[in-house]
Amino acid sequence: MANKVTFDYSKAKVFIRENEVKLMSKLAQDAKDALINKTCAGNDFLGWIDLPVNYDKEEFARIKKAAEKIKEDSEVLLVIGIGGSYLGARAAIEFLQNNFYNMLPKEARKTPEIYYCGNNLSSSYLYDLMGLVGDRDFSINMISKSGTTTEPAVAFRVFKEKLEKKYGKEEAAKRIYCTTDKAKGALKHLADEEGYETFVVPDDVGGRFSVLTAVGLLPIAVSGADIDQLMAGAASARERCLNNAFEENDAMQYAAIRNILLRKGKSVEITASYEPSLQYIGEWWKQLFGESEGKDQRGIFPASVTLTADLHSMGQFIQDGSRIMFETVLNVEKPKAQITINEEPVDLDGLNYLAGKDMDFINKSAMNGTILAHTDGDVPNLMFSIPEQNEFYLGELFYTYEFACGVSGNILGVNPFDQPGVESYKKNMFALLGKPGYEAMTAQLLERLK
Ligand SMILES: O=P(O)(O)OC[C@H]1O[C@H](O)[C@H](O)[C@@H](O)[C@@H]1O
Repeated sequence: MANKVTFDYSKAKVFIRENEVKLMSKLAQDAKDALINKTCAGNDFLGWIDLPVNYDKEEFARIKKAAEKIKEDSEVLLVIGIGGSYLGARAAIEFLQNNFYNMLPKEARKTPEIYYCGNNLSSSYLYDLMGLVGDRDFSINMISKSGTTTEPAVAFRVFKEKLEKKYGKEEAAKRIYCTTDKAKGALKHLADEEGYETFVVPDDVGGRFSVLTAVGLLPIAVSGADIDQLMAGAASARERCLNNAFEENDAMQYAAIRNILLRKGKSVEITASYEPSLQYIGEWWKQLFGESEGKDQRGIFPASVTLTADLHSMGQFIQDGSRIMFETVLNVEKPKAQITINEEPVDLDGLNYLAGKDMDFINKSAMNGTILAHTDGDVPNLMFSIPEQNEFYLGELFYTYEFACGVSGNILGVNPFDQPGVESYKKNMFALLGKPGYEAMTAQLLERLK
């Protein structure tokens, strides 16, 4: 077991020729140079590259202090944000904490329950969450880089009202923490007016690359995780990403191999994990790669599955459906705990052949068997191995993926750091809602909806 997150494409070698790797390694090198020299498209959004070593230490200390206060005075923390403004925090908290974090008795958890909202427009969801918070003490971390996104703004308005009713305006203001732009946007303006504590999303860090800023760090710290270790892991991966040659550079290799596979018609990448607590790593990764690469009629469609659960639903398609995909397994090498299967005197369930075996051996056997089966079914299999689920390795994983995404998007020839396509639905929604300035579109859209 290595003491770092590692990438391995040996099982996919049957699909890939050496000369393809050689050619693609050159493109990966060019892409990496363009990132480091800041000559690529979107080069004003490269702040994430140095973030693990070059972050605002004063703010970092303030994040820890705010987290301590929230832990002391709140039974519940509401994380309000969408896309890059919540997926990283949720991915990290689920990766690091107990599978049943929110359901644990308070004495066992010692930190607030954490719920996410503002990532949909469902009144049922918000109503149920209001009921769940009930009369309990709570705080809000409102996160929006632009400070203008509709979904979190709506949820914030609703919960701000609840908070002010419970504590009065002045005390409520002390329970609202806003993570947003340093100067622009409605949220920054509101926070300044109302005196909320604010944290900054740096100008040169886009939402989907912001997990290692206050966007991710404050909620992660509230969950009791060690954010110093998270940054240390990211810094360690950064060293390798920036300095290692292709042969020793996991991010470059991953970027290169996925582009080789794309050029062979594999236009879907499925990230698969055998730990349910990695489900949101998959969600975070989907936004990272989907928004970065899916443009100009190009890109690899990112999908994710949690196994073995989805082997009983999506497994058929992956094994035997349209041959359009490759798979990247996130393999956690050492589980949090061992459970041994005991022998039973009468082998009614037929499981005695597993007696004395550890459950993780069963899980890994399922994983290895699946990798071979999918490979036989023409699904190239790649793997990231994660030694165990702790803050340091998570920092490595986040950074390696971010760097790989920058390299991969540049190989693809797109600007990995913009997301023009996201605006289309917003314009239509605003027109249908009657937002001032969208009047011209409204009648036209209503006609089409008839
Ligand atoms: O943080 P915000 O400005 O509220 O943005 C939240 C999310 O929504 C936008 O529409 C973008 O497509 C995402 O990249 C972003 O992460």
